[in-house]
Amino acid sequence: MTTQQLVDQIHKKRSFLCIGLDTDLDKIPAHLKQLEDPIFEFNKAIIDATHHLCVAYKPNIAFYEAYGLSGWKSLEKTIEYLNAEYPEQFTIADAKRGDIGNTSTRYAKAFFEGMNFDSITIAPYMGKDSVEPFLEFENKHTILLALTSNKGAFDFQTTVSDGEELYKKVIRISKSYKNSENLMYVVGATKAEYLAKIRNIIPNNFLLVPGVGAQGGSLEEVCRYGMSENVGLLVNSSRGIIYASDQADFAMAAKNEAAKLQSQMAVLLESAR
Ligand SMILES: O=C(O)c1cc(=O)[nH]c(=O)n1[C@@H]1O[C@H](COP(=O)(O)O)[C@@H](O)[C@H]1O
Repeated sequence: MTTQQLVDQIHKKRSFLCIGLDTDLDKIPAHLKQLEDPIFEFNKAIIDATHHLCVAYKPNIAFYEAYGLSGWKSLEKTIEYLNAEYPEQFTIADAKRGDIGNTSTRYAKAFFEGMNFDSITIAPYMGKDSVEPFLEFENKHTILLALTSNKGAFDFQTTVSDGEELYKKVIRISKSYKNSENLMYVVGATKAEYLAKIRNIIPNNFLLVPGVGAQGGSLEEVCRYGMSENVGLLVNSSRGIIYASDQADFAMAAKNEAAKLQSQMAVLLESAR
């Protein structure tokens, strides 16, 4: 998917919501567990109930890897279902990969070609040659961890060397990578006050912003400091939406939570015009 197609979807749906599919067998309704593939059935029900309210889905790969081969199969079925039924959705493999060049190439093939995801999250720590293999793929997006939502973000990402905080250095230097127009960045909603500084370095790149809902980040603050001319934001909520209920009404409850965020987003988009 091109960035412009994503922007068009945001305006059409008046939403920049990304729903995180962090699907945990211990948290899904009991009645689904009798089915052959409970994880896929849960995801399918959530997607069918919420697709009109969001522009992106982000399966977190850890939740699938945790179940071995059957988890990978559930992931494959989920991405195939999204691509077949809702091809307008931007899909994010939240895999947080990155390795020496030839290994990164294999990761890129696995997620961009094998599973046909639109994007993948990548840790920047191993540098240019670990990121560039992902950037080679046309109309695929590499989402680099810049300033994450967790407490540990302060261990390294905000430390200063040569007068510059590390997360700023990651963003600034990554702009010089080959095909850097395919870069997006992760900035946690819990660090919204940093967004203005980040927008000084990258006025237009899309930001994936997790941390509203269960982690307590503020949607209003994210928009105040982070919204760009082309919106430039994908705000993710996982647990706050998909586990709104653990009963038979789980999909309806997820829809209601997604609808609350979408209606706030519609107002914020309108006031940004
Ligand atoms: O890359 C991510 O998506 C990510 C980066 C980050 O800084 N913080 C963060 O929470 N995430 C992911 O975003 C999701 C947040 O989930 P909830 O806290 O349940 O909304 C999880 O899948 C996290 O792994």
